[in-house]
Amino acid sequence: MTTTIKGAAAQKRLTVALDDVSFSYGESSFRFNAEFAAGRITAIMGPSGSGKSTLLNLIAGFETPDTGKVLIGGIDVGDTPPSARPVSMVFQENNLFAHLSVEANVWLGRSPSLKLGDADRIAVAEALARVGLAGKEKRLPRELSGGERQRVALARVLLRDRPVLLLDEPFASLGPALREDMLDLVAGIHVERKMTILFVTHQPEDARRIGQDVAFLDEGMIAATGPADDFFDRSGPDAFRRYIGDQGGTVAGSQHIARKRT
Ligand SMILES: Nc1ncnc2c1ncn2[C@@H]1O[C@H](COP(=O)(O)OP(=O)(O)OP(=O)(O)O)[C@@H](O)[C@H]1O
Repeated sequence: MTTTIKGAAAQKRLTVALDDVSFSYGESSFRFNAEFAAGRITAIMGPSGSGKSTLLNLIAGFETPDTGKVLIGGIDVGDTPPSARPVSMVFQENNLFAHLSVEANVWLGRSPSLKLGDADRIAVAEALARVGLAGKEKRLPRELSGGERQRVALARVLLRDRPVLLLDEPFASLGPALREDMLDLVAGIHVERKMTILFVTHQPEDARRIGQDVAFLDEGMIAATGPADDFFDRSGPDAFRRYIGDQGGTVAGSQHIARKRT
């Protein structure tokens, strides 16, 4: 199989929609109606427990709606298992199999078979080079830093090459400078692949850095959506401003936050 680092499947831009989706965990109930535009980066924000991870898990297929539909590219994926959905997901941690090499962990994005041919090894090496990990193919996850492990997870996303990418606070445990590097890497991959990215974060500066749109969740519902620029000036929804804290002229000092998105 030949692989190109440019990707193919991800060039197909797909909308992600939740059509009157309801779901509950015991007393926590959720109702989601939303459409996330194809090929854009949406920052998913909201208080702890508002349902951000639940929203992503419903889209990925790790949870099943009680009622309503999840549509990806207009197709109801209700009967499609997570592995067959056109989706990749990266979590805050535990994205990698501890007993497998970096190379094998990346290759799992493409195939469950761990038998790699020469062309496969080249594809993995290309993906690792793209995320700044050239030459680390044979390491085990424990021989990497936290940031490097998340880079391996992003290399796997490159090989998986799906048009939708769900990021559940993937860089929350990294320091600010490293977080910026990782966000810039995601933004760079987005420029190349144009995936539809939903990115959960509690950090306004992270949302501001790469988010084109914002969806604000509150008490199990999507309380507001819109362009990030609207959220980060005074015209943003009140509940959102209360959540991130209004520090004067602009929200959360966002005038100081470099907007790195390309
Ligand atoms: N597997 C589960 N079983 C039972 N309740 C759960 C489960 N997962 C989440 N919940 C509950 O559902 C609610 C929403 O959780 P969720 O993880 O989606 O919130 P979140 O907005 O991502 O929060 P955080 O910002 O803290 O990560 C919470 O009250 C949580 O306790």
